[in-house]
Amino acid sequence: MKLRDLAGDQFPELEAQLEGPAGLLDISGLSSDSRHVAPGNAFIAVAGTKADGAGFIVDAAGRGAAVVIASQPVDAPIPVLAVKEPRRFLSIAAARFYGSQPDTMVAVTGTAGKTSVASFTRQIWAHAGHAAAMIGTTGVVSPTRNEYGALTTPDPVSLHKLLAELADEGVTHASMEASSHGLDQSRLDGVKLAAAAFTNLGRDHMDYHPTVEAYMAAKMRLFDRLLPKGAPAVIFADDAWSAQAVRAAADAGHDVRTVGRKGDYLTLKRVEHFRHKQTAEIHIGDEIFEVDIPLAGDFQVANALVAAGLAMSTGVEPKAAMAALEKLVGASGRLELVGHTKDGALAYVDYAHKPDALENVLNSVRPFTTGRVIVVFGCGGDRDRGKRPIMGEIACRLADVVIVTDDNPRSEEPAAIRAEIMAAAPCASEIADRATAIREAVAMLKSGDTLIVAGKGHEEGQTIGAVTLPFSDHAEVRKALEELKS
Ligand SMILES: CC(=O)N[C@H]1[C@@H](OP(=O)(O)OP(=O)(O)OC[C@H]2O[C@@H](n3ccc(=O)[nH]c3=O)[C@H](O)[C@@H]2O)O[C@H](CO)[C@@H](O)[C@@H]1O[C@H](C)C(=O)N[C@@H](C)C(=O)N[C@H](CCC(=O)O)C(=O)O
Ligand SMILES: Nc1ncnc2c1ncn2[C@@H]1O[C@H](COP(=O)(O)OP(=O)(O)OP(=O)(O)O)[C@@H](O)[C@H]1O
Ligand SMILES: N[C@H](CCC[C@H](N)C(=O)O)C(=O)O
Ligand SMILES: [Mg+2]
Repeated sequence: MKLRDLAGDQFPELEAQLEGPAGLLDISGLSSDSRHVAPGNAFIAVAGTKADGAGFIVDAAGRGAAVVIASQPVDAPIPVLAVKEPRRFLSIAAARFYGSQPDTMVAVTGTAGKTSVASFTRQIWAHAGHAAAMIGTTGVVSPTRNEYGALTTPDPVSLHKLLAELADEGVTHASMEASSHGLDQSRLDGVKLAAAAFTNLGRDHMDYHPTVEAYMAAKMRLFDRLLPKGAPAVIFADDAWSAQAVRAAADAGHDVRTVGRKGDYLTLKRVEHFRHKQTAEIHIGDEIFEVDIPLAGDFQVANALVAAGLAMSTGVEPKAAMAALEKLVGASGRLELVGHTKDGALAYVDYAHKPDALENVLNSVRPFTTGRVIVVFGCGGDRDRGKRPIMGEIACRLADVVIVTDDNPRSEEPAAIRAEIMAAAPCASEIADRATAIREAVAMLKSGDTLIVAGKGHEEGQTIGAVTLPFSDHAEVRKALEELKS
């Protein structure tokens, strides 16, 4: 594809630069990582959190890059074009290079619930007869794929390659998670959205975003910059940040549709929480639906409402959407029941790795726990340190037995991470090795107890230093339950 065609008309500052010979260059692909440049590629130099791509232009040229797109002109052995927002260029150009995406796409943002909402939306579409996919933290699911993924919102080049493949495979509907990193780094700028949603805002990623307001502003980029004007914006109405999300969506000219107890589009009138299901009375216009959502965790009602809102905003009839809610399967590792002891104590794996999520999940199981709530958790290294004591305090306040262990320590000293949690968790005991911690927790289960192993959910590895070794909370819980029986 000619560089001129790749750029399209969204970058006025490029017009004059593209009139020269550079505009006629044939581009074989795009890369923002010099280490992955192939001959004929356009290398997009972006400033990151650790490095500045502009420092790797010579490296990219050495690997055969045909042209560089950077934030300012620099001396280089190959042509350099300057754009104001190289990350945005990368996304728009990737969309044009790969050329297609599923016709109907939606994206969901929020601190918690994105994976669940994206998964539920896919399931509702599938029940309504659409070839549907989801892309998020747990990877890619489509009629023909179930692939593990690395990022919640993939980088733009992988994303658009994937979207074009899905479209080729006949996928017509796709739901995506929009992480705050992804939104801030313009990873989604090339995606054409039919609708978008907001779940809630809590503390997370304060290592990346300077303030909670900046974190919210990154999330609101979904409405301010990405969703086409007039498209449906589905907003969970019962969160402390809902009003601000509604304002942002309304200011951007969207069709605001609120869901929840305070919602207008889908109104939750009554809900009863049971251990394995949530029974909800949902009003849609004049129609009243009594729906059994077959999932543990009262927070799943909120996620189900947002997903139904997205599905209905993209053409699914209310009746079909409500029927699909009764068939939902939880996303892997989200308050997932992995097994039970012979006298009925339950063991769950959950992905709560931030304060609000931990609070929610512990509160969710309390009403149905006649014995003790036991929690095993840790915190990831190279991530928001401030959440560690907050999670320690929550665990001791809401659980009866707390075991602090390692999550993914990454480059940090594991003992130092645990110490930051322990400082606010006087009730807790500390077991560094996660498999041992799980085994000990399972061994102490008595009738009526509930165990929550939190923080790693679906993950299939544990990153210690630079090495990721195979590790699965599911497998460890299952193994420990087996050992108990033998
Ligand atoms: C902090 C963060 O978001 N980093 C992401 C970001 O990297 P970066 O731009 O900061 O990279 P950098 O290392 O500073 O380098 C700057 C540029 O120089 C380039 N470079 C670097 C070295 C070299 O030799 N040559 C070269 O060209 C890099 O490719 C990059 O383009 O852009 C990269 C490409 O898109 C991502 O792979 C990378 O994700 C890292 C691996 C990561 O861990 N990200 C996490 C924090 C993340 O994005 N999480 C969110 C939210 C999770 C959630 O709560 O759900 C997600 O969406 O997954
Ligand atoms: N609506 C919600 N409100 C509060 N907590 C929730 C909600 N939905 C899920 N959770 C909690 O958050 C955890 C992660 O859920 P989910 O994976 O759906 O969210 P996410 O936004 O995709 O998270 P991540 O940013 O880590 O990918 C769950 O295991 C549960 O503990
Ligand atoms: N997408 C989140 C996942 C965190 C999961 C937790 N297990 C950890 O490693 O901190 C992140 O990259 O911050
Ligand atoms: Mg997710």
